[in-house]
Order: sequence, then C-alpha cells, then structure tokens
Amino acid sequence: MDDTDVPLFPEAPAVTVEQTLAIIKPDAIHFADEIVEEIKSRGFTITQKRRLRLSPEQATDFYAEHYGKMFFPSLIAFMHSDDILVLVLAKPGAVQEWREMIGPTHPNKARQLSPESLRARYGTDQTRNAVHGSDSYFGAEREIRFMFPGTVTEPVYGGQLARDYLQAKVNPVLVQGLTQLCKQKPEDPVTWLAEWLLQNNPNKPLVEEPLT
Ligand SMILES: Nc1ncnc2c1ncn2[C@@H]1O[C@H](COP(=O)(O)OP(=O)(O)OP(=O)(O)O)[C@@H](O)[C@H]1O
Repeated sequence: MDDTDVPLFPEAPAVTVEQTLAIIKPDAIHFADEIVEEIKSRGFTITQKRRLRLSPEQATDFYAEHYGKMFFPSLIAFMHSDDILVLVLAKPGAVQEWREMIGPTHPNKARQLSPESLRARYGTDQTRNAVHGSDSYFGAEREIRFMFPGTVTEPVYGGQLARDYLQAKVNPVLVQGLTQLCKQKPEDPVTWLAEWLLQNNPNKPLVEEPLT
C-alpha cells in the first residue's frame, strides 16, 4: 500500500458522546470529593465544574416546572441553604447512566431498589436527596445552558456523521487550499494555508465594513 491508498478519514467507531448535568446538592456538598471520584471511576469525563450558592431566584428558575407544588418552597429553601457543586458529565449514554447511578428520587425507595445508588447512600428524605441528574437529552441541554451559559451542547460527531460533516463543510475548501499550496510551495506552508483559508473562507461575511 503506498501513500495514495491511505484514506483521508479512517474508520472511527460511531460513538456519540452525550452530556448531562449533575448537581451535588447542599446536603451532600461535604461529600463532594468522594462523589466526584466515584463519577470519574465510572468512566464519565467532567467537562465543566462550578461550585456556587444558588440564590432563591435562581433555584426558582431552575426548578420552574415544580412551581405551585406543595413542596416547592421547601425545595427552594433547601437548594439555597448551602453551596452546590455543578458538573457537566460526558460519556456515551450519559443521561441514562447518571440517572441510574443516582437512583430513585426518594432515598428510602433508593435504599430498597438500588442500594448502591448515590441517593441511597447520601440522601436523607424526598427533598434532601443529595444529587440531581437531567432527565433527558433536551433537559440536559437546557440545564447545562442554565448553569454554564454559552456552552455548546451538541453531541460530538463520530464515525459516518463526522465524515459527512467534513465532506459537506470542510473538504471542498480544504482540497482547493491544499492544491494551491502544492503549486506555490511556500517556505512556511502552515501559515500560508491558514492565511489562504482566511481569505477563501466560504462563510466569510460578504459585507465586511459597516455600510455608511
Ligand atoms: N413530593 C416531594 N416532596 C418533597 N420534595 C420533592 C418531592 N418531589 C420532588 N421533590 C424535590 O424536587 C426535586 C425535583 O423533583 P423531580 O420530580 O424532578 O425529581 P428528580 O428528577 O428525581 O430529581 P432532580 O430533578 O433533583 O434530579 C427532587 O430531587 C426533590 O429534591
């Protein structure tokens, strides 16, 4: 096999990394280090991390779907009572796997059904249940943006999706640039290519100067 046989984009496993939001709540904040170690040992990558104290207004916004329920005031008071640790966890199937790891909402039920779960081991009652996990892919997107504004939460492309994306968005212009590079043979090809790409970027705004 010579160089021309090497595929431009070799086969990669079609694994899609998913992200979810985890919160270590005020009642478990003193166990944060050991919970974080356990999270890592289960193969999650922690992509973002933030310790903060939620204001009552922030807690209200975060749990807005429960507004009006009997337990809402005590939930807000609890979430504001001490620091929380907020983590973005990444892994294939992260949403479901983190929900399984935390266990059922009520720690008593968790102790019956899933004694190894975090809520079984660290939770006290239905409000003080130690940890939070997003309940769906779209729930995770919303919550990650809430806690980390500006985050890109799309899954990382792998396999065929990555090849399709590169084929549609990058290859055409890259191949043109590489062709010109081979013709010109500049002293510093990387800088030359970078400048060529900037000049020939098909996404470059057509109107660069503000109109007067
Ligand atoms: N009946 C209740 N009494 C007191 N607190 C409750 C009750 N139901 C829910 N909560 C509190 O509100 C939180 C959000 O409730 P939800 O039904 O979304 O449960 P969950 O999805 O298991 O929990 P979380 O959203 O915190 O991961 C719970 O984690 C718990 O702290």
